[in-house]
Amino acid sequence: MIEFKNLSFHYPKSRRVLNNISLSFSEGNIYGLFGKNGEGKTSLLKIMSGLLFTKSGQYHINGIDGLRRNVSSLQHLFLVPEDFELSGVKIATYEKMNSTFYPNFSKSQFYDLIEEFHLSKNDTISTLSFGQKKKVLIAFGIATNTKVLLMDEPTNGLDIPSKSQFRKIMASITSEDKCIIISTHQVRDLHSLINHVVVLDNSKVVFNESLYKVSEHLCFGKYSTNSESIVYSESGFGGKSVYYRNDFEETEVDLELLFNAVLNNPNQITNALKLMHHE
Ligand SMILES: Nc1ncnc2c1ncn2[C@@H]1O[C@H](COP(=O)(O)OP(=O)(O)OP(=O)(O)O)[C@@H](O)[C@H]1O
Repeated sequence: MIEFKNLSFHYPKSRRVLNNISLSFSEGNIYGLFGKNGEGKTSLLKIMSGLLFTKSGQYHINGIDGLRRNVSSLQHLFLVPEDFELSGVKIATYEKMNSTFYPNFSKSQFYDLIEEFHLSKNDTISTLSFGQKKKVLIAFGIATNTKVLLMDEPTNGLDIPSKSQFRKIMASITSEDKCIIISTHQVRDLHSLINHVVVLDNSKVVFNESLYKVSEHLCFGKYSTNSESIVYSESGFGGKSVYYRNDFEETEVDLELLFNAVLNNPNQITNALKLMHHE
């Protein structure tokens, strides 16, 4: 559905943010896009949504050249940004002004979500809190029913009940023909939602695997007794480790531990999965 080939990007007079990356995202998945601060997650999402431009490399969305920013590709994609300025209009006016760009927009779905988020169509957006404004954008993004939904730190600013509400709503909108990409540091908020992890580090993609494959081959938890099976470990109180799975064990993937393990030695986990795969 989305394909990058040899994509590079840098801001004027700055270091290279993305260096020759090739990556694809397909429908039916919710991707977690992870990386340390400043690794280029927002930049990548902005390139996908046409807000940033690069001449270096290729980007196709459903076979259409995404770098040309044609209506035919942009109408099937929506970005819920991390930072935003929303005009001082009522929610209903915002919906009327913007929904027209998205052919599959569902008005009823939008207002149901607005109600679920305890907002009203008569609320003036500029008078809302940051978290409430974010809810307007999340509701709008979901109601566009675009094939590609990009979200940059969507749970940032949401209160605790709203985070679980967000997870429930997202789980209900996943479908075989939709591709959702979420960039976040709040890995716990996404736990149980995402099924594929992409990690950016040093301007490169250093990890790109489905969580099914990860959980099939690796375990997460307290130290395993057999130290040879440990792939990565964190010491300290309640120390945790990533270790090869034996036939009896099945653990939930600890996204934070996986992320730390990948950053600690980018090739180690990928190689561990490959080794297991070829056995
Ligand atoms: N408008 C800009 N002009 C110049 N450099 C920028 C601009 N925006 C971002 N950068 C730089 O580009 C790099 C990537 O930034 P980006 O916002 O894509 O990272 P990120 O992974 O989303 O970070 P975070 O996790 O902190 O949100 C950073 O080094 C940042 O300083």
